[in-house]
Amino acid sequence: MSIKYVATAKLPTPWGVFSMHGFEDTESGKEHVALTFGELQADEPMLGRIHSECLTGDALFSLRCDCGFQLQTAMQNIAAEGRGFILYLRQEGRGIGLLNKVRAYALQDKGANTVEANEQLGFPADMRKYDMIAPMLEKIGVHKVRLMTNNPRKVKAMQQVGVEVVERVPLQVGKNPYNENYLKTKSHELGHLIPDSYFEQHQD
Ligand SMILES: Nc1nc2c(ncn2[C@@H]2O[C@H](COP(=O)(O)OP(=O)(O)OP(=O)(O)O)[C@@H](O)[C@H]2O)c(=O)[nH]1
Ligand SMILES: [Zn+2]
Repeated sequence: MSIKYVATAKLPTPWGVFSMHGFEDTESGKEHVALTFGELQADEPMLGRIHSECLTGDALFSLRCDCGFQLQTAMQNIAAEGRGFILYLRQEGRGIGLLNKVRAYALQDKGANTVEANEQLGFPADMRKYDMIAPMLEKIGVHKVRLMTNNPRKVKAMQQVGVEVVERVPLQVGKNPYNENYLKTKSHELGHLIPDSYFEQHQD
């Protein structure tokens, strides 16, 4: 893994002006970005999110998942706190890529759940890697993290690459009739920490 920092530019958003830092993985050619907001402190835990690319949810308003809602809420929370970061990692479809995710969605349209669909295509349920995180956080000056996620495996993966996660901040947003079964599968089969009571709550 070799991560090269490329450039930094402003990213104005509805919630405030973030800075966008571009990185290249020179081995895979993947292009990742880090967003930062406010003055980051290396010796204090920073509120942040490690977000895996989801073109359908993040950009195309898909209700099949919760990704877009989580991204928006994370950016709002960071702006409200006055500082924080997002690493936007280009590992679409839990690492299988966009077109394989479309294939997996086609299988889900026929009744498979999100794990079964990956397996029917010959992939593990989750192929993501997190070793680009440490050099990206080093560059933006983050050493301790309060991580917005429901995924305990993500917390463990971060610790394995040497990043200190001092707190997991739940990020339960975006439930709707199209993603309820998907969220239940994540909770029951992928270990996401989404309590059953969340599925009984009314969502605005
Ligand atoms: N293969 C596959 N990938 C999916 C599917 N739905 C969403 N994704 C991808 O899953 C990734 C998001 O992972 P999640 O497991 O939802 O969430 P997480 O990021 O691990 O955990 P949180 O931090 O709690 O959101 C993105 O890369 C999406 O493109 C699906 O049905 N099949
Ligand atoms: Zn998604």
